[in-house]
Amino acid sequence: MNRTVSASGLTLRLGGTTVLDDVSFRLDGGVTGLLGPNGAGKTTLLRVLATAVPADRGAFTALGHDPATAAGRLALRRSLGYLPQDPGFHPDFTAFAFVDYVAILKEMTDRGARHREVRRVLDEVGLSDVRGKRVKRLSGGMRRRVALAAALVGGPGFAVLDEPTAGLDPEQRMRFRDLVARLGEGRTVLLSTHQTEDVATLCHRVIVLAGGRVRFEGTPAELTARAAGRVWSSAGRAPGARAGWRTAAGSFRNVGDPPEGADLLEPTLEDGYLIALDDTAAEATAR
Ligand SMILES: Nc1ncnc2c1ncn2[C@@H]1O[C@H](COP(=O)(O)OP(=O)(O)OP(=O)(O)O)[C@@H](O)[C@H]1O
Repeated sequence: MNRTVSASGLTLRLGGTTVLDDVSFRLDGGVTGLLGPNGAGKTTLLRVLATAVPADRGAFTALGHDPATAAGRLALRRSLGYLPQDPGFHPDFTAFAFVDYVAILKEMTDRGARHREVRRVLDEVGLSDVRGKRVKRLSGGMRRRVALAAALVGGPGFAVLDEPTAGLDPEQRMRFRDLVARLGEGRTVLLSTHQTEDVATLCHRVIVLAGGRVRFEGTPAELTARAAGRVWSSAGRAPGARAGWRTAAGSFRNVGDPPEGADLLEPTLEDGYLIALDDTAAEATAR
């Protein structure tokens, strides 16, 4: 099965701003995390990949389908699971009716099989008990899970998930990670998140987007390695730190350019991410 998603030079201007600037990357199955600060262009990129908005320039193919053609777009949409950032719900739908509605749109015509599938995905996201409840009566986190169930219905070959862990409690977050890890075993998943821990625990690969450009593409270990020798501990605020914060132990954890003889610490993925963003900012200043 073709699991490749390959983008080349995706560029999109919205309201006079270049929101995506020559974005290229390649996914070969598994789970990839998309990290980036607010306004980086993550949601916009995911919308392009979900065929909700076309790019001005550049191209992409997913699972062998080319969305530039009508037939390719249709084929891609049939194998796509999309969790948008703000899924619109008909407020009077029950959780079951909403997911069932999405399954109908995905052309699951056999009613019995479709209902079994709807029950399966609602069970996967831990909502079996409330499937008959109206969406408007559910909590925010539960609504996210209904939307996630809708994205997973039919077992999409390519899942595009926009901040799927936002609003989930810790237990749900763990459950979700397990679910996505399983999904990624046979398919291609791209998820945006602000949680570096989601990426560290779940993703095979990571893309960092900032200012509409890809700033890093590689494995989580490679992103973490970016911060090797650049994280250190100090008693007070350190002058060479690009970022620094007081830890529970009372000392400062610093990321940046350590002084001679600094007490170096083992970097985390978050440190690597901060360094990747910081190198981006330094590049912009140098220009
Ligand atoms: N329709 C639009 N018209 C004009 N500007 C837009 C439009 N949609 C998005 N933008 C701008 O594009 C930039 C990227 O937005 P986007 O929502 O893709 O970022 P993001 O990385 O998902 O941010 P966040 O982490 O806050 O969700 C922002 O500066 C935003 O204001």
